[in-house]
Amino acid sequence: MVKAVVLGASGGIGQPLSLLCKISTLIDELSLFDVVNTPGVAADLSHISSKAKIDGYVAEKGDFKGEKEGTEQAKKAALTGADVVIIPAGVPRKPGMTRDDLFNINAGIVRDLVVACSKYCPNASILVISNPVNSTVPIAAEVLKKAGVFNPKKLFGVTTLDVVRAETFVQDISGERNTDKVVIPVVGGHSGATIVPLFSQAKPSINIPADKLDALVNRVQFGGDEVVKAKDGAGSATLSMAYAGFRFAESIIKAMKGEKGIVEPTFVYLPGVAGGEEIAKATGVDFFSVPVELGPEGVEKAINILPSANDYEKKLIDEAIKGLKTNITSGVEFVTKA
Ligand SMILES: NC(=O)c1ccc[n+]([C@@H]2O[C@H](COP(=O)([O-])OP(=O)(O)OC[C@H]3O[C@@H](n4cnc5c(N)ncnc54)[C@H](O)[C@@H]3O)[C@@H](O)[C@H]2O)c1
Ligand SMILES: O=C(O)C[C@H](O)C(=O)O
Repeated sequence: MVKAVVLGASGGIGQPLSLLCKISTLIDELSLFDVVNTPGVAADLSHISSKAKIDGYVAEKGDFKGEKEGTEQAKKAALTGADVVIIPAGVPRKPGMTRDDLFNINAGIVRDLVVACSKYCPNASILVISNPVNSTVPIAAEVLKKAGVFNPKKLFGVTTLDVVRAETFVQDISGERNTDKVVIPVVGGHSGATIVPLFSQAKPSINIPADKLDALVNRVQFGGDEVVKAKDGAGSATLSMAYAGFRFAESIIKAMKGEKGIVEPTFVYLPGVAGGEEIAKATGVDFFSVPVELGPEGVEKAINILPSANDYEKKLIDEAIKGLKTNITSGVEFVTKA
């Protein structure tokens, strides 16, 4: 039996992600939580004849801090028994904003939701989508540490959309439309220059002409901005993110059920996972997205792909590390210095 929970389920990502979870054959029970509209979203999805049993819980009116009794009960009901919690709760960007501009609002939202996870489902895998991921994942880690239930093998920053974009944008060069056959690791973080696609490590290998490489890398790094601009004030990527978030959640669940050989890049706390210590030493940061092998208990091992990067990519990795250091410190200090 697998219970999945979506926190922020009524939003632009939350709704299509909940739909994908509802129709997944891997999920038996699905709980939705949001500060608005969850009963309607859950009622709507409940008419789909797929197997997952579905419930929706809403915060008390006017309560955005989760401190009211009714909200706490709603969180408890949604989260109790969860195996996987996916968090797309929070505000998205508008044109002209960076992901870091979302910190002031989203840091508190993620903190409070992870506090609830620490109380009601301390053993669940937690998948953080809310931006800025480079800071919200360190926030989640600190909250879980404070509660004494931090399991680094089960905390994941979802960077799959960067992988999906790399797989998609490279098609313009390779001409290959079947992305299932292409694996392109993306490492670092999830914002601008912290996103580093390693096209040299693509499997099967792809020959990217030198004059096209900069533009391709730049498009992956700033793919989010492309969507923010096109939506023109109506938000950021939601549908592609729901696809990416679901794809990652499915990998987590498949590995949980015993499937072997599942590898996904994800933003993890390196010192807490097998193989992560040497990557933390090499990069000088504790959080970094690297391909990890997944198992029934979450991360089985982090794969140190960084030494295989070519010189061009190594320079990008150095740039990514610089940006990440500030992002990670902001997240950690948001909790430790509160
Ligand atoms: N990791 C990634 O690759 C990635 C990709 C796209 C978007 N995002 C991020 O995901 C987040 C959500 O984006 P969106 O487009 O779905 O936004 P949205 O505004 O459409 O939806 C967010 C939802 O969160 C809910 N919410 C707010 N506070 C909450 C709380 N305390 N508890 C529960 N729910 C709460 C809102 O009511 C809303 O329904 C943003 O921060 C965005 O930047 C991340
Ligand atoms: O760009 C954003 O703000 C949303 C998301 O992080 C993305 O990469 O699409």
